[in-house]
Amino acid sequence: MTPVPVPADEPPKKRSAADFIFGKVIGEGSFSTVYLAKDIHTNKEFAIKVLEKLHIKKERKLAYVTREKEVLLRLASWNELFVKLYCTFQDVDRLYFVLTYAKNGDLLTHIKHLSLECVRFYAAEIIMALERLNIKKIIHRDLKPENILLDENWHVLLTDFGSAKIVKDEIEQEECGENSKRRNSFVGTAQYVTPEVLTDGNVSFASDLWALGCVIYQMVCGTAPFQAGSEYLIFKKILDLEYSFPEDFDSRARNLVEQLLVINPHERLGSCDVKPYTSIREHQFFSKINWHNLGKPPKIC
Ligand SMILES: Nc1ncnc2c1ncn2[C@@H]1O[C@H](COP(=O)(O)OP(=O)(O)OP(=O)(O)O)[C@@H](O)[C@H]1O
Ligand SMILES: O=C(O)[C@@H]1CCC(=O)N(CCc2ccc(Cl)cc2)[C@H]1c1ccccc1Cl
Repeated sequence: MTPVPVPADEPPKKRSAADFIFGKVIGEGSFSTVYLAKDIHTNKEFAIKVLEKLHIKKERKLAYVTREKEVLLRLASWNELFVKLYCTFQDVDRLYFVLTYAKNGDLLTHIKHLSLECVRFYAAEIIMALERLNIKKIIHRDLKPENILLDENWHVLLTDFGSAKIVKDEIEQEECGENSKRRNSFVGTAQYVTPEVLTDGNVSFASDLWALGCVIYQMVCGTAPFQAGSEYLIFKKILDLEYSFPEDFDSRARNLVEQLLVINPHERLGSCDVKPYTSIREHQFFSKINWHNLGKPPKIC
């Protein structure tokens, strides 16, 4: 049978570990190791996330794994703004996710050296990614600088969808929003968790807008808005909205952050947009941004 030609840059759907040369470890997660790998047929580089089945079972993370796969597949039709899942395979002991290789690491690595022009550009790409998540009814739930990767051309690649929530229908979106009993255990990372998750366990698309406010704050001044010596004290500061701006914090960026770090999720900028997130795009902080063509990423200083 004549083999079906494979597009040069994409492995066909069914591969195995034997189709790749595994190189250096590029990162470690709680349940995973990520390797730089090369496809022996195309010489293309990928990041391959490897998970030990025994560890997944022991930590009861089956849902986390299958959700990450489901969400990544939902987003795979887009070739930008998200890490792309090219294929998965498994062997007796491990699961393998073949992903876009983000050659320039994560935003946290570079976050202390961003000019305001860089902040504007990266905030715009993150907002466009959140708009696409909204279209696909996906709430990320763990947006933070470590989960914002940078590709070889310094464009954003959002990753880490193991904690994501797929909103099945409007009813669930309502239940995720107001009038629902506490249903979700704490998901996400303490510094970026939203007040509603700490009070009534609700999540909504507005939860990612709170995290966006935290990320923009950190891109401007280099540190997260809510910091303390323990998770409990961080949570207390979040619920009390206890944070402040450095003197030299850009005033327009400050106004934007103040409209995102709002306790009531329904009052956050963008949370009630008919076309998300028009009201964020129209904020004065983005007056220099051409949303139809963001152009090349400015050089990270
Ligand atoms: N596609 C990728 N390209 C480049 N580096 C990556 C890629 N995916 C992950 N990494 C790196 O590998 C590290 C581990 O990622 P992984 O998704 O396995 O775990 P994690 O989500 O960071 O941790 P946890 O599972 O505890 O949330 C990341 O911190 C990141 O630095
Ligand atoms: O969902 C899928 O696409 C398949 C379906 C068939 C299958 O067996 N798997 C692996 C399921 C699985 C998940 C976790 C553990 Cl610990 C063991 C098996 C799934 C799988 C294969 C490779 C990589 C990830 C996954 Cl979830």
